[in-house]
Amino acid sequence: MSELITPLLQAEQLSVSVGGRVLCERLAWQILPGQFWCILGRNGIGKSTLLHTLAGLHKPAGGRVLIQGQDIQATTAQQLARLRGLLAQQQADAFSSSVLTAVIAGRHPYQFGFGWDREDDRELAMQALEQVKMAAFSDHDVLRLSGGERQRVALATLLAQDPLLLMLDEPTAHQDAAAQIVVMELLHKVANPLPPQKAVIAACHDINLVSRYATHVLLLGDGKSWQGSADSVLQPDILQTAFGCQFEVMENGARRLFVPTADIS
Ligand SMILES: Nc1ncnc2c1ncn2[C@@H]1O[C@H](COP(=O)(O)OP(=O)(O)OP(=O)(O)O)[C@@H](O)[C@H]1O
Repeated sequence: MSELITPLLQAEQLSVSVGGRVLCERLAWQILPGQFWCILGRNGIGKSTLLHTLAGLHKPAGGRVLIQGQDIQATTAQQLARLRGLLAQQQADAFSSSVLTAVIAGRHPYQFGFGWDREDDRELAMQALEQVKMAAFSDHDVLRLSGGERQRVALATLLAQDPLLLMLDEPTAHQDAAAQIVVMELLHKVANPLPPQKAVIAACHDINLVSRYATHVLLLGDGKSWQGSADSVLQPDILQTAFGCQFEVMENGARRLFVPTADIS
């Protein structure tokens, strides 16, 4: 008999609205360990707001979000910080600090007493910086980083936080072509069904990166959504309905490339 796997995250009849506008209605969705989900959809369709709702930072208009079977609204902040972490679209630094200090901040759910960081927190932070290829910047000031560098440092902070579920809002947005691959390969590797059984949800815009690295896709459209394996959702007719533009699909070995051709909105 196969073992029943507890979803890391479940949306039950989830409705999301902001500023009086309904963005998503009665969404039923679950994320299992090992899955790498990408959320796709037009600008303003509600990807970020949905992500914030799933992270427990925006109250649902209806339904609920369960994290490891428990209502996210009833989960303590410290429990939540160990279960899920969110990489926001932009980083705002009010103060000067070193890159390493910024990454060590990710270890806060594991720090007690006065919260002084331990040697192993520093080691984990350095490993995280190595994973995002920012180790050489460890003693730089965060205020002097480029947008892409700062975003990769924020990703390292999320890795140092070490949650079971990593949630990311446009993780490749500020990255050059090589760094996009670094980020997506890293996320693909993190989403592993083997212990500690992590999963990843990322709001994205680049359909070709999603096609290459995501295991699953949630595509948001107007009053409608599609979800399933990346291959099943990334179909030209579905993409055309969701984005309002035509797509040409080019086959390159096992890989499919989606080229937007004509706006039909
Ligand atoms: N605080 C707010 N008050 C009112 N409306 C908001 C607020 N935040 C977002 N919105 C609106 O909600 C809608 C969804 O925004 P959201 O940022 O979730 O979209 P998105 O799909 O992530 O967009 P993008 O791809 O451009 O990042 C947009 O129309 C936006 O203007």
